[in-house]
Amino acid sequence: MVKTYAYGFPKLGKQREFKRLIEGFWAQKVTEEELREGIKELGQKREETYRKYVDAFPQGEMTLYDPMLDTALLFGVYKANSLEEYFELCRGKNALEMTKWFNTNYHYLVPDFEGREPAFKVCEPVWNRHEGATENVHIIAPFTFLKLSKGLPEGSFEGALKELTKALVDYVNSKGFKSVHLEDPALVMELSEEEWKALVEAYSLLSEVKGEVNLFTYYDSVDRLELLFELPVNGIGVDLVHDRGENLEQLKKIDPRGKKLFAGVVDGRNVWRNDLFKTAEVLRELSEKFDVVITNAAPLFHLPVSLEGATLPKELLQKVAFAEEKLKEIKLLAEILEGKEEEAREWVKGINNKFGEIKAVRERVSALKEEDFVRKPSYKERVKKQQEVLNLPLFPTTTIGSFPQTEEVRRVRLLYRKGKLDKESYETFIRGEIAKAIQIQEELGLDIFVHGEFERTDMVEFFAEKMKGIATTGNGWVISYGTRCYRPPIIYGDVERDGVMTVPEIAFAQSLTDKPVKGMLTGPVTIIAWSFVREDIPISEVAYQIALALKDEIRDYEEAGIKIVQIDEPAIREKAPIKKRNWKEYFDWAIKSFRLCHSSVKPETQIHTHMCYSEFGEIMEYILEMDFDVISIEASRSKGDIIEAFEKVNFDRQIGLGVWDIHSPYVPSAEEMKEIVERALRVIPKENFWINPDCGLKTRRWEEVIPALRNLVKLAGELRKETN
Ligand code: MET
Ligand SMILES: [Zn+2]
Repeated sequence: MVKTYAYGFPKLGKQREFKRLIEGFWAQKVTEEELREGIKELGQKREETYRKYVDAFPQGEMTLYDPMLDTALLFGVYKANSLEEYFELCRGKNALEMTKWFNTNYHYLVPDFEGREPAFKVCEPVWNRHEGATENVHIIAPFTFLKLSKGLPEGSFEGALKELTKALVDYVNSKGFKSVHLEDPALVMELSEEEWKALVEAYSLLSEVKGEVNLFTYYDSVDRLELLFELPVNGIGVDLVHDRGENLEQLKKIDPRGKKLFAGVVDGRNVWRNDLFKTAEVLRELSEKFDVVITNAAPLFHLPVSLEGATLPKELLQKVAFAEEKLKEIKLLAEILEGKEEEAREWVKGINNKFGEIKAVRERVSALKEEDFVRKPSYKERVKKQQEVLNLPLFPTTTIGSFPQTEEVRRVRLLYRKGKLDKESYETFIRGEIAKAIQIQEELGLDIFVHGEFERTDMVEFFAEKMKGIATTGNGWVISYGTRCYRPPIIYGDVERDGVMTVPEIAFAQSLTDKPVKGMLTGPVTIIAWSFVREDIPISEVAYQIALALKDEIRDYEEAGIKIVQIDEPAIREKAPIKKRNWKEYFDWAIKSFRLCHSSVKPETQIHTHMCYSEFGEIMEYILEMDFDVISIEASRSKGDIIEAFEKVNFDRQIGLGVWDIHSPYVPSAEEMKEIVERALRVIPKENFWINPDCGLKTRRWEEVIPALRNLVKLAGELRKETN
């Protein structure tokens, strides 16, 4: 009988209980006892869900914030003597840095060794996620833990890996765990010979573990899969969905050496139902050689908890599966292999329906020619025309788009969305907010205005609601970090505008001022990165469809007299494949989709883009090809590096390097902002330099925004004087 296994089920809870408990504790509305009790219950509910569908699953997966932090605490990299101290590390003044977890939209806390020689010591953490666990105990594997940490002294990786593996072995043996579930997704990265060698050497120590060890990889293929089968472990988990066929190819040649193969065949990252009978074929073939356990490919926490209560059209409901339904698919696969096909046949009945097809959109994309992706005239020529129209001073000042989403804004928007406020009153309210924002910008003396994005809940969901072919889920919440949730929309069909999306608000804002107001759009790559995307057509086509919808919107902006358009692409780096050898293919469509948005604008229309939350140094060459006129970029973390990167590529466009880190309530002085500018001006000519915050201001309060922007405008004034 084929065995089944699953891991990474969302910790959030159907009613977002996780969020309520933790945030309640922060607000001192939930006591520590209630928190511990509540989390325990939530953990039990998860286990019950697993048990309904699969034979086995990890224990001790539950965290109060992030598993990387839990691992760091377990091995003594940090100390927390109370839950307050634990959460200090997550969100306090000296919190760990947060960064994207591989190419997903989940952010983890980055352990930092700060250049110190690491020493690991098993600690009894204040939050012990392994309490009561005995089997398949969930731990982030040493290789992934160290690979994703920072600040290890040069040359110490190999030693640290051995030390940490030793500590792990001691821990597992001292607790007497029957088996452990080691998560090692970093093994799918492009690793050097030395790294593979270090891995094999360090993990040879796993032979001392008394219980069973299973090692899980996911998100891509493992380049040297055969090496994993030589390790002293009992089972290897591989991703057979996101591996471009590379894992499967290797498995054909690999000697199983008595190991179990955890075959990840049910997608943990996307919502589409599994083509069960096709998958069963693959499993059958693998079973001839391997002792196969059916499992998910990638942890399931990238998906909403369950379809129960989802408000989706029924044709779409027939095609999708959220986390709980993915568990069911694992079970159905096992049934097929045992000859029980009935329920599985029912399950896949609708998966290929053509819901959402719009022929005209398909034709429009297939008619695209190379020149449709090229803007004319060249930057050099058009910049002159733009300057004639805009007549901007040196160091133009602007903001990134959103202004504070106050309690009131959120309350009124919610009333409207729940149908408790009529459209007209809602629109009047939004206009009122826009008018206030324009007034404030006027008083501050900024050069380029924004309307404030008060009508937008989320920069992707807002557009999803305005486009045909994209569904929003109502309650399909997914954690993006800590307790922060978002609802990824589902791109299921051909995408087209359903009338204008943003023009009325922008045009209204423009009608109130003589200063240019920026049209504000979310770019195709970001819409794709933060949604679940259809897989029945190439992703490049999906991107071009979205680009064409945005292109139509930009044409309407121009007709409404808007002179500057900003197309935000904050997710462009995160969406890049884990392996660099796959970058070219990705950036090809990513860049072309951006260019398609703006290729037919008038020369005098100035195109901006905005990016944030990533390391841009290594993608600088690609960024340049997007052919924008101005880029604003968040760089609070690595100002130095990014400036160097600009120098290397000979950056000839205008740039606004964020001078205010908007992730903190701290209001920087003009002098502090100036430091950043001065460093940057050594590399970027002053004619090309804009002054702006790091990112949008929606999470800030007006009490911080007004003084900070006043300082920002003051700084621009001083810089102008100095250059005169
Ligand atoms: C994550 S990037 C955000 C850009 C958006 N225009 C804003 O200002 O909020
Ligand atoms: Zn941003």
